[in-house]
Amino acid sequence: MTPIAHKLKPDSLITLAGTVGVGKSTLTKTLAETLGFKAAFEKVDGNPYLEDYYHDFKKWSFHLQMYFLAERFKQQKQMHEEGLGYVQDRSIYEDVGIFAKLQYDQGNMTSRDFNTYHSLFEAMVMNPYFPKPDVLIYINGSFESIMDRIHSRGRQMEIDTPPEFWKDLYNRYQQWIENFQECPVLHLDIDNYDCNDLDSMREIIRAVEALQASPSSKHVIYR
Ligand SMILES: Nc1ncnc2c1ncn2[C@@H]1O[C@H](COP(=O)(O)OP(=O)(O)O)[C@@H](O)[C@H]1O
Ligand SMILES: Nc1ncnc2c1ncn2[C@H]1C[C@H](O)[C@@H](COP(=O)(O)O)O1
Repeated sequence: MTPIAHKLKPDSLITLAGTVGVGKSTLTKTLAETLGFKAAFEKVDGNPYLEDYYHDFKKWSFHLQMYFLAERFKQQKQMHEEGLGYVQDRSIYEDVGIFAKLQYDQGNMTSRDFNTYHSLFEAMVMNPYFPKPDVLIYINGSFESIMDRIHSRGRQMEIDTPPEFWKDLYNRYQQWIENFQECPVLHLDIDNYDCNDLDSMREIIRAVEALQASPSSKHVIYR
């Protein structure tokens, strides 16, 4: 898609959040192209722990979380040094508030490890590399549609993971976003936008512009 005219600040940070398979990476790419911004993706290929993690949560949860924190830090540093103008695939808030917490609650991370992880997170978000996003776009949909997407995308480690894990993750996302206060949130439903339709992208961008212009608005539902 060719970039369109918009009123977002050139140093904006627009962050996409939502459960696994909901469509963050796809929208990140299209939105970045449409805005003429850079895209910052969460890399799955080359993650040295992810496959092992899905086979043994207890053994690998702490390692994986530390790895993701390190990756987020490098990504934030790079975005900061480039003066932002980014659409970012997933927030650091989800790592801590959803994934790490889930594994801690399920007994797959000890409180010692969780506390160590958490204090590192707190130190990181105080760093100037970690500005709050201008707008967080939260993508949601029905559990069934998201499971279909996980299956059609075809990452075997995710397909082999029991549906109960995905349901727990899904439910945690619903609670987490209700309490999220770090920045304004635009709520999108997967049935209400189309990445291949320029008008649909335009509408999302107009909503993001409105939120950036009046950041005191907290949670805005698209349509
Ligand atoms: N708007 C959409 N309409 C239909 N399918 C989509 C849409 N967005 C993503 N998908 C498909 O759903 C799957 C998961 O999308 P992806 O962007 O990788 O999700 P995430 O980054 O949230 O894990 C992929 O197979 C992708 O092609
Ligand atoms: N912080 C995380 N802990 C555990 N697993 C995580 C974390 N962040 C991402 N993941 C996993 C979930 C998926 O299998 C891949 C990529 O996520 P996606 O939502 O498809 O971008 O990594």
